[in-house]
Amino acid sequence: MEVRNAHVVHRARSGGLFTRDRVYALTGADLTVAAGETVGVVGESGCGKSTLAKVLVGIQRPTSGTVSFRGRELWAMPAGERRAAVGAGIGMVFQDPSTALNRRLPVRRILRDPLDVHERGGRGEREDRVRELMSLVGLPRALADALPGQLSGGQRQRVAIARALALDPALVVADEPTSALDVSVRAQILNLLLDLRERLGLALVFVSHDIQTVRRMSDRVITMYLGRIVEETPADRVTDAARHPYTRALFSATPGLLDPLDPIPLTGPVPSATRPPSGCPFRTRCWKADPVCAESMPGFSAASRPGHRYRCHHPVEEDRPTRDLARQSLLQEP
Ligand SMILES: Nc1ncnc2c1ncn2[C@@H]1O[C@H](COP(=O)(O)OP(=O)(O)OP(=O)(O)O)[C@@H](O)[C@H]1O
Repeated sequence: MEVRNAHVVHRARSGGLFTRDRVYALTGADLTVAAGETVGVVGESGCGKSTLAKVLVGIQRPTSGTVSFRGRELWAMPAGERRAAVGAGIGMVFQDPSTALNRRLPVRRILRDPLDVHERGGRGEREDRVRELMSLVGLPRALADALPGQLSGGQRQRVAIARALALDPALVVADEPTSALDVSVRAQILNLLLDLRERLGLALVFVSHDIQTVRRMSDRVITMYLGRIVEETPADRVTDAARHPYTRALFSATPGLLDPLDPIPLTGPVPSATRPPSGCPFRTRCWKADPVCAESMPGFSAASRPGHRYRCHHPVEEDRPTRDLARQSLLQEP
């Protein structure tokens, strides 16, 4: 999957009515997801994570830029072909299975629906596939005739995952797949996703607020800030080798690290996506910002490790311990 220079601009609404303002939900996003790879996406609320996920699964058409899957540009195809290409190749798991599943259909119909729409196999084969999908996600067969309302939250998310896998996709995009679930079942759903990824050789894009989980699940971590991708870091080095000040600040504030870091304070609110700051959008909260940062957003620089790149005029020195940065940031608030 390849996204090139994708922008998504919405018309802003106030009290249900459109205003003259524009919301810059995604700005110049570039992203490649290779077969079998897991890419995590992190950032504060409203930074464009869900918008990027929707662009990847072809639900959101970029205002400009391109999205290509298996070498074919999605939005250059006729609508029917695009739906067929996305439907067969990319599965999506949404945040809240209660709203993502049709409440009036039993599990077997929910799982058969994509097979019917894409005319996969005969009647008997489709029924076999439904049984196979249920067993793949650990749902007892007895639940085939249950309605979503009769299932637990965890079981509902298993149904949603099975539906995403129905057509044997190469890529699954999971947008906050556990945030609507009880804490007690979150780990089970995450482990299921990890297990399926291994067994089926899936590529996975995993969007989450829970950056510890993202770090654990991913090969690469994408940091977003106010609609922009500001860094891509190999997941195993993200807490100590990230070079964008925002990535360091985000990870320094994560509870539950084995080796707790000194938190770097993020002062002030996230600016509005309607009027993003000029230049680098993080400059209004960055302790390293200077006038250059207001003038332009630099392009990506490659760090010394493969798969690591960042967009920053004043990157953190390579391998500088986070505790030094925490001290520095307290001395030099923007
Ligand atoms: N249809 C829309 N119309 C207007 N603005 C929108 C629309 N969809 C998203 N936005 C705005 O675009 C920005 C990015 O939204 P998005 O949902 O992608 O963020 P997010 O990082 O996924 O947030 P969260 O973590 O809270 O789900 C936000 O400012 C949001 O309010």
